[in-house]
Amino acid sequence: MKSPIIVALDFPSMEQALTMARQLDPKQCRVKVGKELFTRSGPVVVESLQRLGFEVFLDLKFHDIPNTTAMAVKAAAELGVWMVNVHCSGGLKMMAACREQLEQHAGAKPLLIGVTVLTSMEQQDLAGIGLDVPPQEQVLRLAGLAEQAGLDGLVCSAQEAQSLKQQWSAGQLITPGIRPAGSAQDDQKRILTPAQAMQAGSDYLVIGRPITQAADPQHVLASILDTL
Ligand SMILES: O=c1ccn([C@@H]2O[C@H](COP(=O)(O)O)[C@@H](O)[C@H]2O)c(=O)[nH]1
Repeated sequence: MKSPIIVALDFPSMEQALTMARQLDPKQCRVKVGKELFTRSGPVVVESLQRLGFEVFLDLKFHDIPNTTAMAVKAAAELGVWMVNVHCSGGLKMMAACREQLEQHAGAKPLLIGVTVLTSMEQQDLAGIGLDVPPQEQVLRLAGLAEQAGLDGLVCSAQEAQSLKQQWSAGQLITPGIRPAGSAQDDQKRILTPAQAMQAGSDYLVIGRPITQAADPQHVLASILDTL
């Protein structure tokens, strides 16, 4: 079975990202390219990581009108990424347009994933943007839209994994906000340990700083895998 761990390569340059990737075993993880790294390095960083043997999750969280978002997803598919994501709060029509666009893609289709409520947010943050509901309620609502639009799964907190699996058993759950016991919480709010997250029903664990800021990232990666 392939590793469920996706290492977030949040670095300000391609050189730093590739230096980190070369310390990791592509048989033990996939990697994630997010906004900082992609904005600085562009598609070449994705291609370089693929050449090192990694499957890449392009985590740009597209959120725009349906046509613009669908064209961005098309561009991601043409890059050969393994997974791409859009914000569920862009709405049903936006997500459906992305699904439709990918269906027309001739090559391998990336998994199309919807971002629900960011793991850095708690109830008071939602209230601040006019959503007076607990995060779990909003996540379940957005999950319903994502399923209707034909998405492959969700980015959510592992704290919501159990109820999401009851509502949408086929949806793949990609969970950031993962913190091994004793590691710094940083700006994450809705967290679980790797083992707790897998028990709750996560399919993939997104882990950044606990691995990438460690003195021996490959050792931390292997130790986390041992706990699963
Ligand atoms: O809800 C979300 C969606 C995406 N992320 C991303 O995951 C990683 C987490 O990194 P850590 O260093 O392990 O906190 C990061 O790239 C985020 O952009 C998220 O945390 N929460």
